[in-house]
Amino acid sequence: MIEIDAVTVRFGGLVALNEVSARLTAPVAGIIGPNGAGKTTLMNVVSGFITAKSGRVLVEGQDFLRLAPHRRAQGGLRRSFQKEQIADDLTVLENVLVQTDWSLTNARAKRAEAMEMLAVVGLADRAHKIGAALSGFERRLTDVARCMAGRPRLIMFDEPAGGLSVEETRQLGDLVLQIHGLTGAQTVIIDHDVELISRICAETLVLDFGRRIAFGPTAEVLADPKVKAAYLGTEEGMQ
Ligand SMILES: Nc1ncnc2c1ncn2[C@@H]1O[C@H](COP(=O)(O)OP(=O)(O)OP(=O)(O)O)[C@@H](O)[C@H]1O
Repeated sequence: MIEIDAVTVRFGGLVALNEVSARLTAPVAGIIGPNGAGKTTLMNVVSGFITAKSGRVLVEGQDFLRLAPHRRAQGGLRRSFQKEQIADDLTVLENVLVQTDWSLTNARAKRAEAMEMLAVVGLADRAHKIGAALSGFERRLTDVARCMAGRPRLIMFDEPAGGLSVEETRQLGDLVLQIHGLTGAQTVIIDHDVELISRICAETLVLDFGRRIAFGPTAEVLADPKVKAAYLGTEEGMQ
């Protein structure tokens, strides 16, 4: 469970997050909202790129904001960025192994786990290709495999479906749905693709201008007139 408790972030005079609270319990939870709503800022607070002015984030009861960013990773936090973090000159396998480089687990076990995750995302046969040779979707899948390595507890994906085709988005959604069963980790996903969010997220937090405007079961949240009005301005926008 992830407990976001009254998190506030300011950038000068701009309140990017205003006392945002939500208790995320679903295996896959969504964060949506219009551009500039504060979604990435919330992810940045949890991962340690931004320091909140106030508030707490507890991951399975552990106060994450008190931990140094590298300790959060060691504690099972993984995230992807809007642009995949794939090194062009490393192989696909090495790109996944980077995630567990610090771990004391023996090299053979780490390699076996990385190969297992690459098999899950369908890239086992490309394990020795270098990053530069991958398609955009293969880079995205490598990023997903990297996030699943090393006993994650919380995986956060920032717009993983950005730029993907309908079929690729469907495959990505299927993968994200498997993560909890395979690794035990909870996944939080930001995306503008409301269809994807409604298919894979049991619960969703909606932000607008740094405030929580809705939170709960995704179907209920998406039917909320406040969300329809805020998200894209029209009911058609939410279809
Ligand atoms: N480092 C920063 N310095 C100043 N302002 C920032 C910084 N990061 C974000 N902001 C501002 O904070 C607000 C929230 O930005 P954020 O990137 O979290 O929104 P978002 O919901 O993720 O948007 P998008 O869907 O466009 O990615 C925006 O007004 C943005 O311009």
